[in-house]
Amino acid sequence: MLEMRGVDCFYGEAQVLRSFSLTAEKGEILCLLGRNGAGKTTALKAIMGLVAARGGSISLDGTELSKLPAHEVPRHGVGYVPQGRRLFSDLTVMENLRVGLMTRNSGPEVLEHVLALFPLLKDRLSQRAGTMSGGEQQMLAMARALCISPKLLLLDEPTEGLMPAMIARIRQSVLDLKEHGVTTLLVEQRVDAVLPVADRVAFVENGRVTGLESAADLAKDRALIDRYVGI
Ligand SMILES: Nc1ncnc2c1ncn2[C@@H]1O[C@H](COP(=O)(O)OP(=O)(O)OP(=O)(O)O)[C@@H](O)[C@H]1O
Repeated sequence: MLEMRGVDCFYGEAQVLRSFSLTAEKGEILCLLGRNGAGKTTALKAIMGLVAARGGSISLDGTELSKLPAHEVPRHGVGYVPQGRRLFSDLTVMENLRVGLMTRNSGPEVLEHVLALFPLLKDRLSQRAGTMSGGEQQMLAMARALCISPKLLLLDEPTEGLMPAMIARIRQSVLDLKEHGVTTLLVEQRVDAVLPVADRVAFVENGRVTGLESAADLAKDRALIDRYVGI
């Protein structure tokens, strides 16, 4: 279980997360929705230790993540697909995947499973990541995160710029992971992209969670969405 309690984050003097609190259960798909600049990406970065939490706590299955150096966080089973992918562009597809595999000493069966999900990558193992198309790089970023056998997966707009078939594949892989007890935190811009997969939606406004609703309730009552963010 992921628990964020009263997390404060700053960029310089500017406070971006204000007592940000959120709980995601094991196997839950929790979506963060909110306007541009609300603090969704920063919340994911805070979990990864890429932005320091000045106050509050962030724990995963009882381990306090906010006290760890950033490079330790993935070793505790947190996979991250940042917005804009951030691959090692000079490394090959296989080398990028190996970074993920080595993080938690994942066995060959993990690689096999990931390549079965994204078969296109199988034919590209020796291609340099930086030479792949945007959509292919997004697939690779997702595959690399899965190679660490995550307990918690953080996805920042993972379907941005992808064609519908790839969006469907990413959705399906998130649902498959749920079956295996993986918790997913999903940042998306469009509510329609998340309602089919999310269990709950957290509305983020001005650096804090201002509402939490089940996706089923939101799908039934669109006015509820407008009440929060008008998106
Ligand atoms: N490195 C940084 N330095 C200074 N300010 C930053 C930095 N990164 C983000 N911010 C600011 O922090 C606020 C929250 O940004 P964040 O990226 O978390 O928002 P977001 O909800 O993910 O937005 P979007 O939907 O546009 O991606 C914004 O006002 C942004 O300008």
